[in-house]
Amino acid sequence: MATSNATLGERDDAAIAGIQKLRFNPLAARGGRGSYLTADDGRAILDLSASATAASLGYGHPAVIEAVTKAMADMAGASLLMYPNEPAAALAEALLETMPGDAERRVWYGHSGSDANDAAARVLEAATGRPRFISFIGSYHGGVAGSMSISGHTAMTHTLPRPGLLLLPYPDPYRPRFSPEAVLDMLDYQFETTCPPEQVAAVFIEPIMSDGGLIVPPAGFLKALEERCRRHGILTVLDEVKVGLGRSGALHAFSHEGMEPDMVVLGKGLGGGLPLSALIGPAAIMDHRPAFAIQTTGGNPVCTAAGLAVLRTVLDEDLPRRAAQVGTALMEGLRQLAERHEMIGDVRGRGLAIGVDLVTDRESRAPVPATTTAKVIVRAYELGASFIYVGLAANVLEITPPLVLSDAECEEGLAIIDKALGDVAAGLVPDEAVQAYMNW
Ligand SMILES: Cc1ncc(COP(=O)(O)O)c(/C=N/[C@@H]2CCCCNC2=O)c1O
Repeated sequence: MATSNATLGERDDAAIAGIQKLRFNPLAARGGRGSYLTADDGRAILDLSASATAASLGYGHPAVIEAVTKAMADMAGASLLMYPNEPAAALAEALLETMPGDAERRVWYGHSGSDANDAAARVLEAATGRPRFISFIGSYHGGVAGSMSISGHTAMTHTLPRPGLLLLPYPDPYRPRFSPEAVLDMLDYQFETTCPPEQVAAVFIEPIMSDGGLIVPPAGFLKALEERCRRHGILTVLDEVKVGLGRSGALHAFSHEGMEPDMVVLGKGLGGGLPLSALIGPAAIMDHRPAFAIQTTGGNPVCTAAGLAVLRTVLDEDLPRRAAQVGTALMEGLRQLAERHEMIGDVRGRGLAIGVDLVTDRESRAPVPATTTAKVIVRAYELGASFIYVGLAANVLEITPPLVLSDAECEEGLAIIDKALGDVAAGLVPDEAVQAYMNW
């Protein structure tokens, strides 16, 4: 049993499984309001990660509290699997309204981006009879077997990808080792040789590659990929779990490229902190019964009530525009910091999906060591802000604050990042301070 004087962090160490942790700083959360989490030591910590974007509206948003309280007070069951409920139907109708084109579609609900991508792969294979998938090196589609097996993130190389998966490089304008043309040529060559397109059910792609390094693909790449897929009857699955629902400066990040995806995966911020994901796809696929993607509490009335409150708030308060505005200011501020901090090689992103690429020198663009990235994050936490790092070289600060971040909070975050970068460059953070926070 926990001893009364153990800290929350010590109790977490003693009781919670390490396999579900990916800790980037010592923050142990006691509470949270708006853009801030309350740390175990009582400090208000500006959350520039929004719990890896799950807290899309920040913490304790009144619209979510009201919706969840109402849904709990008169609970329409706990299982969409067994009976329809109003919030699930209303949210599905609202989500379908946001989709481009007039295809007949259906919504499947899950609890996480992981289970939604897993369901997508399973229903696609079952409904199309095609066993192969395409995805990208650096992609992160989730942490359950089916979504891991179609991911290309180096954090998962201890598990094998699914048989027949074709992993392509994701074109990166800052490190253009593979141009978009070369990637598409590689795909064409695969189609001509070892990956017959008629065997491929779908391509999974993030419109901005998040965990792989917050990479915005070169203009036109996504559209060109979509056109190739169409040519071969290969469906497109846009994984918007992290950058969707307004974060990129548009409701759907795929719309920046004029894409009309066959399937869209939403999660994280959809639930406003509650476990909720949504897979939107063609009715012919989503109603293919042998696919069997059932989960007892998927689409329950409490989580879907939260999701409906989130979507309505995003739309009613025009948060995509807000994200574009604040994101532009934040990126401009970060680019100004680059004038003082040589370590900043690149600032990139869309809206409030922002990456700060840290390099040893701007000529070679060689990533900084992971310890350096981790030091910036731990030092920023000591100074009052929390965010994480991404990238296959663990050198990209990921800045994805709540969509309700205020201008003042934006300035506060920039000041903290500025000081953290300076303190790390001055050697003020010892290596041993970050060993516990370098987990991928
Ligand atoms: C594009 C994309 N698709 C699916 C997922 C999986 O979502 P869940 O972790 O909610 O199952 C994710 C989750 N990404 C990781 C989760 C691990 C912690 C590090 N940060 C993330 O955002 C994602 O970014």
